[in-house]
Amino acid sequence: MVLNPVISKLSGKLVVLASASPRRLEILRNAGLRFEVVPSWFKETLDKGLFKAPQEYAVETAKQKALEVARRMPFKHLKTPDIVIGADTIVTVDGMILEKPVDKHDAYRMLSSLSGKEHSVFTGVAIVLCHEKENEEVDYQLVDFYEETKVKFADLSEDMLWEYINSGEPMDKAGGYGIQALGGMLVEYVHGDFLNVVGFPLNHFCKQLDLIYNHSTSASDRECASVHLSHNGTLTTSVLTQPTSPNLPPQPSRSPNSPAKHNSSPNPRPNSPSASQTHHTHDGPLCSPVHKVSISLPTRQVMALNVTEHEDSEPKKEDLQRITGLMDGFKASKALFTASKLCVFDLLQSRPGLDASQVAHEIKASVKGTECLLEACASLGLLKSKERTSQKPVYENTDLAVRFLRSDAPFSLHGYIQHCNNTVWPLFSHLESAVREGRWKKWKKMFYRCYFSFLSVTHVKLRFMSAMHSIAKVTGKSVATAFDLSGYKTACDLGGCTGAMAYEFTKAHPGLSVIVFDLPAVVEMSEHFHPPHTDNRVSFVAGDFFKDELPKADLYILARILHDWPDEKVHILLSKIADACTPGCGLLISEIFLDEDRGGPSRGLLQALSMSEGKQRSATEYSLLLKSNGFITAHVRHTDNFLDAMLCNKV
Ligand SMILES: C[S@@+](CC[C@H](N)C(=O)[O-])C[C@H]1O[C@@H](n2cnc3c(N)ncnc32)[C@H](O)[C@@H]1O
Repeated sequence: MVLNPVISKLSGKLVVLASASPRRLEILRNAGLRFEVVPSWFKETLDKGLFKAPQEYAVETAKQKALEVARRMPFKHLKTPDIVIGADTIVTVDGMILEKPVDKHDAYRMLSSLSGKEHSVFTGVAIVLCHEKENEEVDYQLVDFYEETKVKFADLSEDMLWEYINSGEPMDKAGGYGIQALGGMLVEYVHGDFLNVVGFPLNHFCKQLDLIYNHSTSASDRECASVHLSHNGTLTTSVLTQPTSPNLPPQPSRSPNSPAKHNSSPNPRPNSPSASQTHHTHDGPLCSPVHKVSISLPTRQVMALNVTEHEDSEPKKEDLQRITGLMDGFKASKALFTASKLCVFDLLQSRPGLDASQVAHEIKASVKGTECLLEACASLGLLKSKERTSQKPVYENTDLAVRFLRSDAPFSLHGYIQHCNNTVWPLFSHLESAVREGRWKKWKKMFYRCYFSFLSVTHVKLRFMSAMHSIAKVTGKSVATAFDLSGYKTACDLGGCTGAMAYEFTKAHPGLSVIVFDLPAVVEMSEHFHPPHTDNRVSFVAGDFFKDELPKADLYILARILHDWPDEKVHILLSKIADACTPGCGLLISEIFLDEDRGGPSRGLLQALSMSEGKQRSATEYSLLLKSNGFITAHVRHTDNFLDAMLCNKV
């Protein structure tokens, strides 16, 4: 007798548990599931620093474990399983991931870090559905999810800690404790699924099986669609190959060699509440030559294909809003650029409560045009309008405008907005030609003048520097505080432009001095951006980082530099830095890191549209470039600001 009907759906199928954990085995056996145990050979060596969130690491490990078994069985066991279940449990506390302790001291370190605190237990689970085809190929579909449970430990005395460690129980358990046995005595409370802490989130697993077997897929559909309960519980379905169900819109089937399909939402945000998962058919390193693998990627932005909707069904409001937002996006940008250029936000900061004709008079523009511009800005949340009794509306800045749009705000983006208006906007009006021709050079020459020509035109140079300055001021603190840099005394910010980033570093690290190294034409203008002697720990050196000797430092900073250059140039620069470094020297890279599947973030991908020589890269791509120049990546941080950061060390 099985309580959950979905478990009985698996009877007669070859279900494999890709884990040797006796606790998982017991949980699934007790639930009435019949399965074989084939422990995975996958080595749990994924670089934790490359994941945005710890649960993504657990999910990815679970996936790799399950896929390894699913791929091995047809060869080594001469049978193809129907389902392979992989799982990985981790404990996180204070931003650290705790797995199994390697020895007693490691167990002590883990348990003392949990003492008196609440921590999270994540189990990532991957379910691989294997479909054997007539030609003996196997199609793999992957559904993954995770469960989080919060656990609070009591304050543990040294005696208690060592007594528990000496019991031997901590050694094979994530976080160094087993809640189902002696370790239960350490726990003050549990919020969430208890079995998840033991090692397997049975309830969530059954819900997933229910979705797979009861809600969306008939046997024939199963070859076309895989069902996901995204981490926030939203049901989405991704179509993989030509559907047979009348409910599914026809999709072009993809050969194993065709590119993976990305359905990007216009405003992707990893881990956003709308995030769901996507499936890819790919021939990457995970696939053996004869096996086609459909991989679901980590929690991603993906605009889910709604399989219940036909192309002629009534459009949904949110779909229309999304499309309209994209179609009108350029109008909104240009309204912002124009209001910023005409100094509307500065005017309303010093004189709030002006009506359209007063604003028009001050900015020397037409009343009609100004009225439209102010109304548009108010609709975009940049201005607030108030009805003046029986008269025309009056305007003032919203908090957003106060913080970012007035030109003298500490986090003003005015400089960057003007750069977008004067340089990026005209450039993008030639996007179609650039896409057709595969190069921007012609257009860049006309509008952008690239570095080497812009440097001779003072106002263009100042505008560019001002754009860099404004972004660096907004992002600088997040980058400067992304890592513990207390061990470094001297830094050199290569291509440090106005020094805005360098000042954030000295502010955040009292023991650090920073040399800003940039082209002579840039260094000579840097004082326009700072009052003299703002901080005597920041100094400027003029030079060319490809040709000249680099100043000595124990930390080098490359913020928004590498994306400007192709791999060959990046190698030249990195090898010059490597030569200047002594072992142990640090190198901090700050860029937008593309997601590993290159599905986002769209800021990075949209910026890539205007690149001629350079390119946007993922954290792994940067790590590989660095590694081949003798740098080992120590940490990666996604800062939630414009830029991400990576800290490497010279070996
Ligand atoms: C995209 S900006 C980044 C500025 C700054 N790192 C930041 O994050 O705000 C690129 C900077 O690299 C500088 N640069 C470009 N080529 C250079 C070279 N060969 N040597 C030194 N600096 C260079 C530019 O002058 C510019 O200041």
